[in-house]
Amino acid sequence: MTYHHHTGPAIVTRGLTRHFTSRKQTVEAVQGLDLEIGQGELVAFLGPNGAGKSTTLRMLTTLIAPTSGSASVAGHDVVSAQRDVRRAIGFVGQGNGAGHRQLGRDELISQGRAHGLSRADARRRAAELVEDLDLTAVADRKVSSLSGGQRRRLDIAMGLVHLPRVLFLDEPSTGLDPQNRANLQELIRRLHAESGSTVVLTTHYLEEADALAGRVVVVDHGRVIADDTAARLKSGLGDLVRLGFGSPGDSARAAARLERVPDSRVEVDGSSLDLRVMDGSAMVGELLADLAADGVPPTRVEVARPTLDDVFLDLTGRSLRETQSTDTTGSTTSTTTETESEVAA
Ligand SMILES: Nc1ncnc2c1ncn2[C@@H]1O[C@H](COP(=O)(O)OP(=O)(O)OP(=O)(O)O)[C@@H](O)[C@H]1O
Repeated sequence: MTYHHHTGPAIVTRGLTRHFTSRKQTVEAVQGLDLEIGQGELVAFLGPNGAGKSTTLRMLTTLIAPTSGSASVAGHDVVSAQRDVRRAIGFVGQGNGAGHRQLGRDELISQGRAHGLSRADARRRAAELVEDLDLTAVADRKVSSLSGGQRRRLDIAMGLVHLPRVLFLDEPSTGLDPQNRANLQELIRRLHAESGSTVVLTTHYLEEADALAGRVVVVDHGRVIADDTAARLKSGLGDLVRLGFGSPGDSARAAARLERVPDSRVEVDGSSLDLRVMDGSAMVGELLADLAADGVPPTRVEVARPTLDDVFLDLTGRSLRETQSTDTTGSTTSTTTETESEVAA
């Protein structure tokens, strides 16, 4: 396959905006996104439901047009050079790309043919992907008989048939059980490492963004509110030292003592106390000794490193966990139910 070699960033957006109008109401789904993603990066868009992640992906993959602003992918404008963009990318959407009555392997071969591969090349590529994505045992079964995890792996294989330079994955692990989710993450990591492709995925799993992406773009209300490595996003927040006491009186006395700890924040809730401080795990021994010396030894101690949820809370005043919803069927709809499991670390 010959590529027109493009050496600039894989993705550039300038003021990328998309509004939807229905029943005279305008939803500003994406509001002026300015992003630059380099070739070979692995980037996660993290944000609550309705933040604008899918709308962004749908613009970048030419499925919908921007209301204003511009974007280019692999050097091609998403509006004026749609065909070139499509040739350069793979897209795995939230729904299932594969037809139900077909055999998985045949779906892959048809997809390869649709991308211009010869029959022999399409077969060879399908065989490679079946092997790589651990689909050997099921590739010759009807798609409708596959489990959610197998379906998802087949969908990803479909997105990879033509060796895309930029791969977009819209919520790749939604609806999968933890084991399949871990497998899929491992697979994405491996594909990224081996192919050198740029990978952009959306997720509302905190742990997925944390574990998988070199770079996390946090999106809320159609805007980028943070953009950095997960480690750097969290590094400014400090550890959470949560202490329990025998009575609210004791926690109040402990709070008075701990308020003197430099650069810390203390919050008391009944007989429990939260102390947010840099290097909390390193100083907890000393803190406990001080409190014991003051006659208010805690009855319970937990130290937690900051999570991406803390980052989101710090930026928006809301918890990503509370704004989440989940679905267990693999198809995301707007009528999903709230649970916390989806974002459990
Ligand atoms: N076709 C459409 N018509 C009207 N409104 C839409 C349409 N598509 C998306 N929206 C609205 O745009 C906003 C952003 O939606 P989008 O699907 O991009 O969010 P998301 O971050 O991908 O959320 P999720 O995690 O639930 O997939 C939401 O308020 C959504 O209701």
